[in-house]
Amino acid sequence: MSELRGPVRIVGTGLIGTSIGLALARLGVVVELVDGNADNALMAERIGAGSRSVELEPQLVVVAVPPDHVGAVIARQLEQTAGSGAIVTDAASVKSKPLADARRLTGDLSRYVGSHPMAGSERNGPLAGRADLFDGATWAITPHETSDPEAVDLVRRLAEAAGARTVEMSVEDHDLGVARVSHLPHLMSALAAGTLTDAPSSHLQLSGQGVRDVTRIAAGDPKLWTQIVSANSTALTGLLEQIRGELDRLLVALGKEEAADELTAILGQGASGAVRVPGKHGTPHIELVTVLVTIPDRPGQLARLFADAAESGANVEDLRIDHSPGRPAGEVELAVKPASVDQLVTVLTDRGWTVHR
Ligand SMILES: NC(=O)c1ccc[n+]([C@@H]2O[C@H](COP(=O)([O-])OP(=O)(O)OC[C@H]3O[C@@H](n4cnc5c(N)ncnc54)[C@H](O)[C@@H]3O)[C@@H](O)[C@H]2O)c1
Ligand SMILES: O=C(O)C(=O)C[C@]1(C(=O)O)C=C[C@@H](O)C=C1
Repeated sequence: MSELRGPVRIVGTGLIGTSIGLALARLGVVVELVDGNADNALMAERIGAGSRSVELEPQLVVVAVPPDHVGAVIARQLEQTAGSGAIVTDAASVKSKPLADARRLTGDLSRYVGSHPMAGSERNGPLAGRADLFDGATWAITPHETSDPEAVDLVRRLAEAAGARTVEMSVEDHDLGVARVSHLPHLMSALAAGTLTDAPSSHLQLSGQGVRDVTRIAAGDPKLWTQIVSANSTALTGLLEQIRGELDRLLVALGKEEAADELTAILGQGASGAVRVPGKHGTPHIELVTVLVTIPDRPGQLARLFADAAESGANVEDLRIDHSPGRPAGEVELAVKPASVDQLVTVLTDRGWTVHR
């Protein structure tokens, strides 16, 4: 088993590179920060993700630049570290294209193994970086035919050090999987959010949690996402054709009394798919019940609510806050296991909270 000793060189100190640096800095691993944009490397250094000058040769290089550039940077880093034999990985959202690009540019790829942390944000750049971004997340490792097992091992150590749990899969299977669980959802979110650009403010003021849930990821950097979805176009084309068929079915059924069953079937299929999404920490879906609590817009109320919930013995599995500025009260949704609901509702009601189930 290879130990992750460091130094770790991070090339690309945006959201993902800086977050990896911050996560490793928590453990005292020496991190070297490199970026084509000097300001981004400086910012990442200032917020504690590592240092721009590290004298020792890296044990591991992590390439966290946009997908179109990943292959070239991998090839360059493999050449630069030929003497020390450092392992090289990348964090790109697609795996086939960077591998093919690197293959075209360099001969021996045994020290390279691809990887992909399944956590991120709609924000980019070093200031969006967070040390806890990967805590409990899944991190895919995608060995290719000539990846050295030691390289796979070290990248597993990196992911675990960042707080993630690893899954190993082929490059091809990874790209099919992310087309479904990441890239298609992003495109659907972009299409839904796009219809809001010319919506009147009288409509927008009705926005609640539903539209926020569906559109958050659409705010991601369009240039980065163009590279991601273009690099996975084959897998995405199949899924989009399937969706086009479903949209046609929907258009035929919508608003027709005689087609209500068809509409229910389409919505039912959505509900069945939604419950298949694994819960937190990559565990299988668990049934949760949502308890809605009205919370006054005053300092200290959330802390009081959490303390009262803890008193009931319920473990809050998930949490959502819906609060619009200017409103005197907000709503907090506490998701708990069914067995904890009665006690939670009783304790909160006794302590004066307005609770709905
Ligand atoms: N955004 C997400 O949610 C997310 C999640 C997981 C993985 N990823 C992947 O991580 C990678 C980085 O994404 P990000 O969100 O951190 O982007 P970002 O825009 O925040 O950061 C990218 C950084 O790379 C630098 N850069 C670009 N080309 C370079 C080059 N040739 N050499 C050196 N530096 C270069 C940029 O200056 C920038 O600082 C991408 O491959 C992306 O697919 C993104
Ligand atoms: O949470 C988000 O903002 C994300 O979109 C993160 C997300 C995802 O789809 O889950 C986006 C792209 C990455 O390659 C990995 C993670």
